[in-house]
Amino acid sequence: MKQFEVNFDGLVGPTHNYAGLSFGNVASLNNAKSNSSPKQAAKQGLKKMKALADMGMQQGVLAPQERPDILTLRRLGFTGTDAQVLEKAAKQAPAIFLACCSASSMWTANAATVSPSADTADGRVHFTPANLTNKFHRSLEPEVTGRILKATFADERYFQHHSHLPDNEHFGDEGAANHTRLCSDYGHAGVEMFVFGRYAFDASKPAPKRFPARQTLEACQAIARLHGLSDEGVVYVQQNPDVIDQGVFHNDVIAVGNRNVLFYHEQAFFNTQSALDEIQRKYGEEKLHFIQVDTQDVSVEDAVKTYLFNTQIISLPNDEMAIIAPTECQENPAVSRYLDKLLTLGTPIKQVHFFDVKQSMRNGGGPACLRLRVALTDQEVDAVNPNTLINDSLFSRLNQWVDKHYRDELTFDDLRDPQLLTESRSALDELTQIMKLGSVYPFQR
Ligand SMILES: NCCC[C@H](NC(=O)CCC(=O)O)C(=O)O
Repeated sequence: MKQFEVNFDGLVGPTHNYAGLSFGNVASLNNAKSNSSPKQAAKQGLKKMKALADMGMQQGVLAPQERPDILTLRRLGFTGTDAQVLEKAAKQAPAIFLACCSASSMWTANAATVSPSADTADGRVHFTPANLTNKFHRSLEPEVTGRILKATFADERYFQHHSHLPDNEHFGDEGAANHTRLCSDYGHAGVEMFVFGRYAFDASKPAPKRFPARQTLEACQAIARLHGLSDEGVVYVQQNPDVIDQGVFHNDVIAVGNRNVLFYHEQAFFNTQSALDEIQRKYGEEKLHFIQVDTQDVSVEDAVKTYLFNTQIISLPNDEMAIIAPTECQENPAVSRYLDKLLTLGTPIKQVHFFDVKQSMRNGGGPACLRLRVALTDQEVDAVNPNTLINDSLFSRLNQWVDKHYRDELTFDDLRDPQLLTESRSALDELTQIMKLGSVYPFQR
């Protein structure tokens, strides 16, 4: 039986924009109100997907969500025709309106937490959509995310879908961005590392002071229970509250793992040594590669600016590991120097590939934010909706689709244009046909 890690990247939606919605996410606040290019953003993402497929990786794609979110605006009391709802919301409550226009579902690392069949009690792959309670614009995602995941992983013999956790800060959950799995091979039982920012039910414990901790320990524990993970296969690690206060709003901004490698910044965790010891003990005999980057080599500030750790570490078909990094890493002298050095350290990481994902980076989303990892056996891959797996024909079909429907540039004023809503819905309607997803969007139901 073969086993793979399939990356499911989020396709950027037609309303991609910079609204400064994410307090605690430095890039989102710094780029607020600049003009965006949805077309370029979608194409940058597609190019990365295609490049990984060309490297011999299995690559999937997840559909974006319907925005502007008219249904939510109606729930908030805006009435009339869809055009009137847009007009009233934009005028009376511009901040709420902007939140309802965000294309933030593109960051599929926050779509869900996924446990592969090798780790779960019932031998199925388990999915729990993230509730994303900490940011209003993101809290609008889980319902439709759940539908898209079900349409992508439909076969109940292999895939088990849970509801998102209760929508409350106590169970704040940001999905796979705070979840790393270490394993000798994707199909073998691994250690699932859940990283949390605070304790929801114990105020005496350390927590950040300036920026919010989006993920709670209690949310992580609930997911481990839902997925049927054994205590011996799970480690809970607290994020260092000080780095959250420096802009590390998800653990995947400061640490990333793949198979037997954990690549992390010296300041990433709260009790680093005991966390690493527990991971190694639960992992077993084989020695893990803990690759620690020291502050003197790369500061937390540079890590946040360049997204050195929001890279993907992938295992190529020849078993070498490669880092998929944003071009920002190449442009920063300290980070670029570190990456050169990394390749000489004798770790499994042997290659670095740079990608321009600047449209996403400006909102605080690097290569790793754009993908949801799903480890699957070949049998499970065969059970995935085949119209969601990237090959030459789907790649060119999606590029044509973007060319047909997406705008080159978007400003704040464009978002209230009823024409954009029409364009966006007809794009998504066509997309659900291309990807054979059924009626996943509110406007289709
Ligand atoms: N994993 C990366 C997530 C980035 C995302 N940014 C945003 O939502 C910014 C949107 C804006 O400001 O327009 C977030 O902070 O959750």
